[in-house]
Amino acid sequence: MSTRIAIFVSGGGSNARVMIDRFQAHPEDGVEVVLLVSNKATAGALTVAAERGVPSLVVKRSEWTAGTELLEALEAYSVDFIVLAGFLWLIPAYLVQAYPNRIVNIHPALLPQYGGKGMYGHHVHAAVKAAGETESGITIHYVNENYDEGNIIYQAAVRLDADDTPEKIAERVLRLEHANYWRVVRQLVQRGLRPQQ
Ligand SMILES: Nc1nc2c(c(=O)[nH]1)N[C@@H](CN(C=O)c1ccc(C(=O)N[C@@H](CCC(=O)O)C(=O)O)cc1)CN2
Ligand SMILES: NCC(=O)N[C@@H]1O[C@H](COP(=O)([O-])[O-])[C@@H](O)[C@H]1O
Repeated sequence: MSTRIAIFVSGGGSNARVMIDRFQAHPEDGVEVVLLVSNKATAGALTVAAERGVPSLVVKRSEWTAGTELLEALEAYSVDFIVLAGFLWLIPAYLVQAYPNRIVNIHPALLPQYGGKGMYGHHVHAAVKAAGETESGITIHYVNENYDEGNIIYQAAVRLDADDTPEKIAERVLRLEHANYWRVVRQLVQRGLRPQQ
């Protein structure tokens, strides 16, 4: 019996692609991506999902606030666990409470630094560059009601070169994301989605 996950995206969906491809090719992992949710009808991740036979749902701001349609969809697909991958809206309290310790996010920096409102995508890497950091990395964490404040599950760092641009930093960090996010999700599932430590 696989654990059924929904991936929430807003952009190109490279993390969603890696995760869908992995779990479709390895049913022994016990993880099935059953739904993709996006807040943007133009998200490239929607094409990624369609090409792989994964149903998707685009949520409008009004529905997001109300929550009824989204909760009904998650129930209709019997979603057990939610994975945020480049999703750019705040997950509201109703959803955090409906999925206690069962929503995770990947942040493209070493939290608690470079997190919070406004810290997403290029903004993160530009801030890391401006600060003259010699390393950056990824943080995978549980999701609570606030941006980037949930308990940290896993972090990995990468050394930066002094002449790295924010785009080069993004490339280095994304490579770490692709190598680790699917593996950490599998580990959480196989440990029985142990509550937050
Ligand atoms: N309740 C939670 N919701 C979300 C979390 C979280 O930890 N708790 N993580 C984010 C992902 N994220 C960083 O990892 C993040 C995404 C977006 C923002 C942000 O400032 N967004 C803008 C809106 C951007 C847009 O609509 O294009 C904003 O809120 O003004 C910060 C951090 C996902 N949700
Ligand atoms: N703060 C949230 C945030 O910045 N998330 C970042 O958005 C990108 C999505 O890429 P993808 O759509 O190719 O997976 C990833 O780098 C992810 O860490």
